[in-house]
Amino acid sequence: MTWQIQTIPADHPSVRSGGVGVLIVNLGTPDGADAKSVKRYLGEFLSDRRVVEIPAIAWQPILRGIILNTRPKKSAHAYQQVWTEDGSPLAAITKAQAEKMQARLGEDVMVDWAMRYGNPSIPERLTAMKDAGCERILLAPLYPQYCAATTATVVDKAGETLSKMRWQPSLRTLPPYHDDPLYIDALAQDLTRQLDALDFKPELLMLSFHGMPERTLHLGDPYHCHCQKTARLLEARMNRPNLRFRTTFQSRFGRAKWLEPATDTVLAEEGARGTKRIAIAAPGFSADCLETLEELAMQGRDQFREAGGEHFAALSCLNTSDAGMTMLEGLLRRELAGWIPG
Ligand SMILES: C=CC1=C(C)c2cc3[nH]c(cc4nc(cc5[nH]c(cc1n2)c(C)c5CCC(=O)O)C(CCC(=O)O)=C4C)c(C)c3C=C
Ligand SMILES: [Fe+2]
Ligand SMILES: [Fe+2]
Repeated sequence: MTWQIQTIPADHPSVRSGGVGVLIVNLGTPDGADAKSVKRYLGEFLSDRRVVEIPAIAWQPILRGIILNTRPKKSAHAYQQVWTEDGSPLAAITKAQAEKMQARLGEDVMVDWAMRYGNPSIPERLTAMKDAGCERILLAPLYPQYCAATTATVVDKAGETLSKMRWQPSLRTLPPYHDDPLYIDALAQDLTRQLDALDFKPELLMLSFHGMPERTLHLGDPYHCHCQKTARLLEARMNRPNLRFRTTFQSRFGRAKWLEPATDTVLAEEGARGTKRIAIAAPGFSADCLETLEELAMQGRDQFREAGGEHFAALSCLNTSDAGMTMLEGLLRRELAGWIPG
């Protein structure tokens, strides 16, 4: 870091400058597992035009009139099943990831974390980093696969925040890393470790990604292709000839056609065709959350067993595993090149 020695006039505002920051971002989560908190969170999330691509004039009456009066109670019940002493798993794990990255990257960088919806918000943390002297900020949405509904909306929110600043920090963004060897290796290593620790031998490893409306694929969103490529590279890298792999899409929402095949449909189909032992992983999620801990590990297990399956294991996301943290450190260091000592 180069510091300039200047004579500062007495009436000059005091400013900190010269620092480098990393802001890790994930989707977001309610502040509590009660219906009121969930309603506030869903109201913000589902009002994002990148998430629900229906004109506001048609969508808002449906959202405010129907969805926000029915879904929060149901979702709050699901959140209660996974809530921890540290609050929402997604927020707690993202915070722990930021702390581990701070320890690995050291004092050349300030590492912070934010949630795209809910708290701590992107405007709050970007402003705090700027105030603490970060002139250069690497924005890191932890979505391996690019999607307009996730990656782009993080960048939009950061841009909106910067649009209100007189002295903006310089911003870099972490590109999607769906086919990065660091990511594929980390997943292969971590899933292999977890599979080998099971007390049964799965016949099938399902790779379940979050779903999206199918029309987004035809409109040019690369999300579907990124998921398929991750799955293809991961299967090749894991090199388990006796294990069958299947890629599926979970968490269908609303009436439109979503990407297929759906995770719940495939679980029932596999159970019915006589598959007895399944493991399921969610490589698109950087941290365990409602969608993995409740929808896959709880609902998924029930769907498979009800269809005739016997052994079921939901594998953990990379979370703060050594494999996951080594991958993230590698990705961040690469994107910080030229900003911190090599
Ligand atoms: C139109 C609705 C939705 C789209 C599009 C969507 C895309 C999408 N979501 C994730 C990651 C996560 N989603 C999570 C929860 C969640 N998602 C939706 C709806 C859409 N998602 C809802 C309504 C919810 C809330 C829970 C519920 O009521 O069912 C989460 C977990 C959050 C948590 O608090 O744990 C994640 C993570 C991706 C990656 C994605 C598109 C690629
Ligand atoms: Fe979602
Ligand atoms: Fe595709």
